[in-house]
Amino acid sequence: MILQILVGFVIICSLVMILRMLLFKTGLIYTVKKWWRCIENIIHVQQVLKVPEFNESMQENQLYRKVSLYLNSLPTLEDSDFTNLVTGKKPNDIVLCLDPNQTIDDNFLGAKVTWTNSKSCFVLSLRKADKRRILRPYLQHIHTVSDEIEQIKPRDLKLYMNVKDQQGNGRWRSVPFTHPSTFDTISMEEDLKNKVKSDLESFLKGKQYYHRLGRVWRRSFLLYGPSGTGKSSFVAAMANFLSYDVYDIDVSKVAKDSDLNSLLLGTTSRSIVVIEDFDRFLMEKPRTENLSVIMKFMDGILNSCVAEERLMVFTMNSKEHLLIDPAVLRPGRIDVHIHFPLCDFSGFKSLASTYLGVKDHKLFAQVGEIFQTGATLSQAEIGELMIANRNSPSRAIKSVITALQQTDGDARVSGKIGRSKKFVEEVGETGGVFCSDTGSGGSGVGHTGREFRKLYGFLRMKSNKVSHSFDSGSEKRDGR
Ligand SMILES: Nc1ncnc2c1ncn2[C@@H]1O[C@H](COP(=O)(O)OP(=O)(O)OP(=O)(O)O)[C@@H](O)[C@H]1O
Ligand SMILES: [Mg+2]
Repeated sequence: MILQILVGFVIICSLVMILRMLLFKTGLIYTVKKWWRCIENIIHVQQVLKVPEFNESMQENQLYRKVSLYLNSLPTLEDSDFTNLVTGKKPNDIVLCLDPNQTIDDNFLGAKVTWTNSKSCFVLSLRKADKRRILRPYLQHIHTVSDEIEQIKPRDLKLYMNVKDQQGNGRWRSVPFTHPSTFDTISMEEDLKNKVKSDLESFLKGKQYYHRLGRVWRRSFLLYGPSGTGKSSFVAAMANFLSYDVYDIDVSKVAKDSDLNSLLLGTTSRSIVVIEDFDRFLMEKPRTENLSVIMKFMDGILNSCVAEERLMVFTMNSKEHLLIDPAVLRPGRIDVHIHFPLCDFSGFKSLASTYLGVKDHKLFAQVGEIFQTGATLSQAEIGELMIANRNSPSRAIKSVITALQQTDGDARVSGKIGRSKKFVEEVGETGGVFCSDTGSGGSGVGHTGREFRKLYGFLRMKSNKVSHSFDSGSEKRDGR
């Protein structure tokens, strides 16, 4: 009798083992699981919630981005029936990512939830009975996890551009931001570069400070100088340095001020809002409501109701046009002014080092002499000549010499924009002024009191006429 029971037990165990093997080996288990899920869905009343990619005004829904990060990090993604494999940021990286129409499960506080990647939205399905208990903490959990992921791995940055939708209203369209520019690749005076870097670093840590002052946590920059001197590349370098998204506003595509308003409100924190060719905008639309929207945004009134931690960058070829509306320059609106002059000899050497890998060359002395005569080119022009002749540094330098010789008498040489003087001015919280001048070899922080007084006197003198301008004086110091 006992023997019969034992034999029966062994047979049952073997059958269960065989059935289990059969289920797993043949993949039948997945079919069974699927059926079971269907039955569960029928038994339990489900609550379905959608996370659309865009909100009703067609601005990007930031929760969508967070959910996407979160779901793509779930271990259940690896175990699901199928998923997508794509290359990551590094060439050898392979990452899993949800396929459209793919469904994956997640567990939170003992409750099971299901996510489906539908067209332009994620659909969350959970039992109605669990909703009250887990929904809020679950969404909070998604926020926390996605923030942690963003801190560990470099964010996939985005470049947003404003486009018009079918109704003619502006909305953001994004593409991955992959501009390779960094502060290392930009030819610019080292002291100035370091000064900007430390300014950005202290901005990143400045949340408490700004709030203590009752100010919105944002900072604005004016980059001005002739075409091809690196302003746009500098914005890209700033974005890469901070890991911030870039919102590039093309003001010519902004039909009405309410558009600009909603575009600005649609920008998110940890971003740089760029308005290129601001001088052209001021010339074309002086004193329009658009300008007042931008000024309100600068003052933080508009953006105080949405996320902070953002930079606003204006680029322009000449500060002259700010005369049209000096109020734009008032301290607190544009905190840092950075001048991008045409290339000088030290800029040329730095370009030769990065573009040609040449730190010294017998032709350098000749190049230096030509720069002394006042000839100059933009960094973009010199860069192009170097790229075209990169296989032969001598040929590259000779072509730069020839091009420089041809610039004699060029309007740029006698232009109003100083060339070999580089500086950054700050008219921020303290109204202080820092100057970094290559001509004197001084550092941005360590300039002499005499230079500072000279500059400050100049600022006061000028400020009666214009808001702030520091360009003059370079001529004298450059010996021109
Ligand atoms: N200071 C620089 N250092 C290194 N490369 C530079 C520099 N300035 C310009 N370049 C090169 O020249 C090209 C054009 O530069 P960029 O677009 O940044 O100039 P820009 O000042 O924004 O010109 P624009 O006023 O016409 O918009 C870029 O490809 C960049 O690599
Ligand atoms: Mg540009």
